[in-house]
Amino acid sequence: MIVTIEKSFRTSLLEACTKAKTIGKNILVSYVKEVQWQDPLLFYARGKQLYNGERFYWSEPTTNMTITGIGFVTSIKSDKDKPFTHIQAEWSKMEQACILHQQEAVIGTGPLLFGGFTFDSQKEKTRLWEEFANAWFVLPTFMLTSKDTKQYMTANIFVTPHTDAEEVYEAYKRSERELFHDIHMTWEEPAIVGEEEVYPVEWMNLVQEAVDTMKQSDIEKIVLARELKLTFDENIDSFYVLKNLHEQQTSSYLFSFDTSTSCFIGATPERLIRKEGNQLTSMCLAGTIGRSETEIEDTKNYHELLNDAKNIREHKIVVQMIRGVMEEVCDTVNIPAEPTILAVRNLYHLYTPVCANTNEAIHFVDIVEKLHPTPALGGYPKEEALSFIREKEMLDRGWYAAPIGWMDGQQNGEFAVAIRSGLVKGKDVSLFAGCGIVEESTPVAEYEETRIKFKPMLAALGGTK
Ligand SMILES: C=C(O[C@H]1C=CC=C(C(=O)O)[C@@H]1O)C(=O)O
Ligand SMILES: [Mg+2]
Repeated sequence: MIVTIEKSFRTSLLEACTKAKTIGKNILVSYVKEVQWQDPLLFYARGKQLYNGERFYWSEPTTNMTITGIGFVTSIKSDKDKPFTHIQAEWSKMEQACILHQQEAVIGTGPLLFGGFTFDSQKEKTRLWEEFANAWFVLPTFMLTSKDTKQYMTANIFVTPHTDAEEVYEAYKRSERELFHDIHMTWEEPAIVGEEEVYPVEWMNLVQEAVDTMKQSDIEKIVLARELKLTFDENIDSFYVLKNLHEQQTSSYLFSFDTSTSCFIGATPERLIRKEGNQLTSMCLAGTIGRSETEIEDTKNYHELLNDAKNIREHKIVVQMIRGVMEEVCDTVNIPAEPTILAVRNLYHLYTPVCANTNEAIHFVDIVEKLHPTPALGGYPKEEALSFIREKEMLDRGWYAAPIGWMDGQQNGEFAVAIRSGLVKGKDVSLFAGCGIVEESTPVAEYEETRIKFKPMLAALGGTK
């Protein structure tokens, strides 16, 4: 990547065009500048008006960093068995031939990819997820990054050997004017007209089968998920769902990957991995209890979770696995001995933070691959639990419970685990929720746990608050 600072953007574009002609190849030009504050959600809304609904949204709850992309300049898709390696290879090729024009180096700006992976590339895909590849990452046409009180706009332009620099520059100026024009949004929220739990009784039977299997084998944990189908009287616009999630789920990551015909959207509390330079942060999140509206009961639940043997076991298995991966790729790993509680609107979770440092030149995507799926989403041992899920679960998980997030070309980025999520297709929505099954699990209690885990998305879609 070549970084230019002092030249004008027009000059950078001219140079890129000359270079593209000389080498006979396309060159990516990425332009970053600080801009006046605007609501990231309104920027997201413009993606529907100006780019036919191609857009994404990402917000991180602890730093309030948001990244919103509209228009897909290019996509990297992989339907291979090893999508992680493929994405990494394609992205480094593209990134190497990039000219970045910026005033200030800020992580989360410039050329970066946003996207996700499928939970299990070996499970046969159904029609539900047909549009989503095993991995799909996009480079946005325009991207707005908000960090603290500052906001940056990135414009990504592909220059070919035949591109006319002046023409492209004029087109860019026109688009920029449109983007910073005031808009006012009004909308009506569609109503739910149908609700169907998919195989609830069979799912509880499967929980029992998992318990029996674990009693007779070395498998210690299997995560099982199920689906809730909703139908609405009008098409859903992911803009207002995000707006509701933004108000209701203040301690979760919000994400949306909208392709114009389908949108995968959610509010997950679970970080998989964040990397900034040599610093890595992850978390172990497993073990759950519902919140209560009465303070006394809520406090009782809080303490009950901290001392509950079944939930502590669910949690410890995750800590062990994440510790193992981090110790493999890092020099120092810091993990507290006991979990604390992470509170979200509807639930309490057992939570252990993970901080680590690495001096190894390891690719960020390789760490993501090693971590996925943690036993909070798959089980333990990994392969045995995955085989059980692949064979028995009555669900195509698609991107649910898999890594979703962003990465730049300098091995920085962040992935969350795409739980508390749903797939929107016009008037139809599929919501997903799962839970960690251990030997002490009972089908009814786990069913109840999934019911509460549907609530964040259900509330944002106008269902039970
Ligand atoms: C798989 C999900 O949650 C995981 C994350 C936190 C707590 C979990 C649990 O207590 O079972 C699950 O492992 C989901 O919400 O769909
Ligand atoms: Mg659980």
